[in-house]
Amino acid sequence: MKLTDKVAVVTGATQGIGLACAQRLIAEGAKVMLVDIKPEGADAAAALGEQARFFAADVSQKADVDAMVAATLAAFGRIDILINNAGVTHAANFLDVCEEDFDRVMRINLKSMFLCGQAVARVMARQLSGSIINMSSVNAELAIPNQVPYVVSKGAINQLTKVMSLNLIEYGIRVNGIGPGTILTELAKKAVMSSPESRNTILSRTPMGRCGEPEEVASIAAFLASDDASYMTGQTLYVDGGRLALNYTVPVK
Ligand SMILES: NC(=O)c1ccc[n+]([C@@H]2O[C@H](COP(=O)([O-])OP(=O)(O)OC[C@H]3O[C@@H](n4cnc5c(N)ncnc54)[C@H](O)[C@@H]3O)[C@@H](O)[C@H]2O)c1
Ligand SMILES: O=S(=O)(O)c1ccc(CO)cc1
Repeated sequence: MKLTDKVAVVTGATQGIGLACAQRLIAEGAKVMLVDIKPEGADAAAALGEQARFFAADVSQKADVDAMVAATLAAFGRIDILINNAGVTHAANFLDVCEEDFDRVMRINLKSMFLCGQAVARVMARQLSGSIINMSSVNAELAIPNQVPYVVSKGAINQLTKVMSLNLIEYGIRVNGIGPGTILTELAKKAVMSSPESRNTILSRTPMGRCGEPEEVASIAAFLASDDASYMTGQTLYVDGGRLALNYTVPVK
């Protein structure tokens, strides 16, 4: 097991990619604080046994984040790994997106990673070690015309990953990102897999010809969290079935 006795915080862990990350980290020997705004996360944590706890928090709110860090320290005594995963999307094109929705998506997707990253890094800095993983997207590099704040937030997350990595090297903290392509979760089903047209477009632009599973993202998170990635920092790894390698003007095959 790669992560025996390590302590991890995973945000957005009630379902989807976050839950798969929590499950994988536990299988690798870690103790995990699952964090989510949805209280159903308590059931998910209970199903994972003694190594798991749940804390209900809106990770875009500093008071919640500080309470989440305090609860993790009270439960486990240290924090070695943070997976900044919570995220939302909102469908509206540039001329229609309203200020409130722009601010909400940026607050939940981007500001939450700053708040959780800073609060947890202050703990890790005292320990002189740690690994932080920010969940980005292929849409940090590409753009979807009707998902303006989502695309903007993911581009900014990649820069956050780089600047965090530089400032935290002296404390032995590594910071990397993961950029999933289309992964079969509730969020993707709603955002891009709900119509046959959109589904066909996604699959035709994914050289592997299929969507990813949350566990295929979680395995990369376990790698980045572990000492196997000891010389990696400031990178975003894309887990996308070949999507970013493809020039869209030519057919997949
Ligand atoms: N599924 C995909 O295809 C895909 C692709 C690229 C990137 N991603 C990214 O992966 C991450 C997880 O996505 P997913 O598909 O598992 O989504 P999901 O909707 O299935 O799960 C997201 C979780 O985040 C939680 N959450 C939302 N707002 C929160 C808040 N303010 N505080 C705490 N928790 C909050 C939700 O309750 C939910 O449990 C997101 O950052 C998303 O942008 C997903
Ligand atoms: O363009 S996609 O990568 O398929 C994609 C997946 C999920 C979301 C919402 O998070 C947006 C785009």
